[in-house]
Amino acid sequence: MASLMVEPTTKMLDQWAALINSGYPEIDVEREITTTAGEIIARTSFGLSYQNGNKVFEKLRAMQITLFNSNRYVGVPFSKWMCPKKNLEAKRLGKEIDQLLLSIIDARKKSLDIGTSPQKDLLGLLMEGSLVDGRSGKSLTARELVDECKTFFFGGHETTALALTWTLLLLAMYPDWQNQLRDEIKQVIGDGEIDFTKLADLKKMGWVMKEVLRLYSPAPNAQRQAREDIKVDDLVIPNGTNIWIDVVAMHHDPTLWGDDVNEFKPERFKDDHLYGGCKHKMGFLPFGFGGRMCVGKNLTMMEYKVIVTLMLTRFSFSLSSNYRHSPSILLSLRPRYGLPLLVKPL
Ligand code: HEM
Repeated sequence: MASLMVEPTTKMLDQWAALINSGYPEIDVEREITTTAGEIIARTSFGLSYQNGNKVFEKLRAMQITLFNSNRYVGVPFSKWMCPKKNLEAKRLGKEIDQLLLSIIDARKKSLDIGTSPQKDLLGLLMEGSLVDGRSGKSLTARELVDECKTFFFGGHETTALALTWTLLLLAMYPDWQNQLRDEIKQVIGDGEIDFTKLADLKKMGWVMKEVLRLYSPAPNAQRQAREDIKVDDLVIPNGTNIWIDVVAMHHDPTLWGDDVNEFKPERFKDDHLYGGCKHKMGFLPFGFGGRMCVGKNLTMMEYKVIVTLMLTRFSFSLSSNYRHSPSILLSLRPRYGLPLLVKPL
């Protein structure tokens, strides 16, 4: 799968080089990386061509923006009547996305039925699991496959793109870490093509990723519902209550992390690589927890390392004076005004 990530990233970096050559060294890397991550998740999820993937991607993005204003009412009784116009628009977009995905699944089923081997992407693996006696069977319905595809697509591209975006912001602010990662890449990967089996040895890059996810968690909250009355000190949370767990607040709590909680210190993950020295084992939750923990965690770590390696071996990054720091929650935690950076070829 890692190889599917190299081509879209290289294409993006080539475009950056062309822009810089024509006198535009300032690039809004957030927008660029989000598009590339969308292309990567489309390829790794359902092997889509860029064109098809892009259509689904654009509609999902429109749906996300439409839903933004109404999402705070999730779980509130009768909430669908609070923003009727937006809900109708989201429903329409949802139908169009379903149609696009259903046509992809249908084409795949037809090719499975004539004996073509399943494609090695996430949809291919799901459909392989649905084969009965070598023919497409009934264990996962087309509807269920559509829902799985949407979850991968929705959950899988923006979060990763934002992890990369916030990383570039922090690396632009801390050029010493940029250099440390470049040195590590040289030692572990060398100058040639990426040997994917070596990605796990990019230790410092792993610390940087975790520290970025701590400071700017792309998924700023996790949701749960109380299945029984729960007592927390003097407070009782009644059975059935919808709970939003504020991950950003936990990641910035000095009682959990110490007085340097707001500082960028990737080395806090050096000796305690799972919890970064946090005083509570549930204090670091960028991927959620328990049975609903993110299923894309390993895929995203691979993608992160591939993309950061490719970016840092070609360019250096510094802050543009046009950058306005305003992290804001639009379902995910994103830079409200994008991330314009000055990009320089090495
Ligand atoms: C930096 C990148 C990512 C972050 C920060 C992230 C974060 C999260 C979080 C917080 C949850 C909710 C967990 C919970 O409620 O306990 C989640 C769920 C999920 N994520 Fe991710 N994710 C990332 C990348 C991905 C990728 C690349 C994929 C796709 C392959 C993916 C697929 C999913 C799915 C399918 C779920 C739902 C799991 C379930 O409900 O059983 N995620 N993710």
